[in-house]
Amino acid sequence: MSTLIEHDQMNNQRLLPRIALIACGSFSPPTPMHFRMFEIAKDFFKTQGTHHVVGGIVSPTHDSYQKKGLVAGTHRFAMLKLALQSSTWIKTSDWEIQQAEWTRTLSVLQYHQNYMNNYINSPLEGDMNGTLPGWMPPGLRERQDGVQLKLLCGADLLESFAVPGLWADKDIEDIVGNHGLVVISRYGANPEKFIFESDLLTKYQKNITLITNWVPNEVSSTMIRRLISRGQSVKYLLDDRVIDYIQMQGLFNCKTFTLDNRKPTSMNVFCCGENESIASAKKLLPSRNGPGQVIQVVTSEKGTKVTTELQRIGSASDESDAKKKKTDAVNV
Ligand SMILES: Nc1ncnc2c1ncn2[C@@H]1O[C@H](COP(=O)(O)OP(=O)(O)OP(=O)(O)O)[C@@H](O)[C@H]1O
Ligand SMILES: NC(=O)c1ccc[n+]([C@@H]2O[C@H](COP(=O)(O)O)[C@@H](O)[C@H]2O)c1
Repeated sequence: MSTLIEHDQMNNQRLLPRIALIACGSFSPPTPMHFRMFEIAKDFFKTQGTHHVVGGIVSPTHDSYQKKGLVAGTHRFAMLKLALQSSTWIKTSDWEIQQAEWTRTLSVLQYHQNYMNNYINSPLEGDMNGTLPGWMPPGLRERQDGVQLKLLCGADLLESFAVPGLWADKDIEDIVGNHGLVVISRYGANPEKFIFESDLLTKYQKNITLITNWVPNEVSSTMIRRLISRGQSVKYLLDDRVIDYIQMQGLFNCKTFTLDNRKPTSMNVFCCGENESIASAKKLLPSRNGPGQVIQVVTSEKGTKVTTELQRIGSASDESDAKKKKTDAVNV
């Protein structure tokens, strides 16, 4: 059986429905597991013979998402582009980071879905002036039928649906009811049980594809940031081009490198790591206002005034605090 055609019980040929996959997240920095999700999902649909995956889209969230360790969208987009140079079918969309503010995931899905629909349904309008966005899957007009955009995520993101106030019920219903969810297993999550315990998710269960990743890898952006801020190696955990970019830009409290000799300079860019001046600055800070909040701290070192951008760091509760910050945005 080809990947495009299936045979029914009468051995009649039928074109497989086309789908595209979009992963929303921080990608700070992007890890190979972010992209493995796409490969695992594509293989799954190919093996099942139920859908033809025409493209993959990675959509980094807006800077104002304020998650701990989130570096500027321009950096995250640049790292994604570098890491995806070797992929023929996974592309990055900068639409979210170009918006004036954080965008709910449902709106991200709707925007990309509408764009593809318009393109497929208006063939007489040419290639939209020859300026198709880079994330568009190729060859969409080779067939007239539509392409369903599904949200691709790890099981932890699915379970975040239960964080009170983080996701609006009507958004979840729209995402699973009208788009569909493709969930990759992740250590510590139990998506089957999670779906069973939710009436809403159970109602739309047929639109949720659960896929077991038989070669799990618990690399995460958090772990990468931790290693980098401690000056430890992340080689073989990240794409070499991404490592080079992080070093050149001095991200994640990595020592910066000069372009010519690539030796560390004396300047640190503080993003998420600990050091003495940050530790002492933290003691002076008033009680925490919220996660990922960027605070300008002026420290004095050896008589020289140094301005340091300090991103608050702390316990694991930061992440859920960050999610709570979205509560107001979705409770509309
Ligand atoms: N190791 C992994 N296995 C399965 N899914 C993953 C893995 N790492 C990330 N994902 C998924 O990738 C998507 C993007 O998530 P995100 O950028 O928050 O990644 P993360 O590495 O978990 O980040 P952080 O550590 O900063 O929370 C989410 O759907 C998440 O579930
Ligand atoms: N209500 C929503 O639409 C909603 C809530 C929380 C996170 N998200 C998105 O989920 C993605 C992953 O978030 P985390 O990195 O916090 O797990 C991000 O792209 C973020 O924008 C969406």
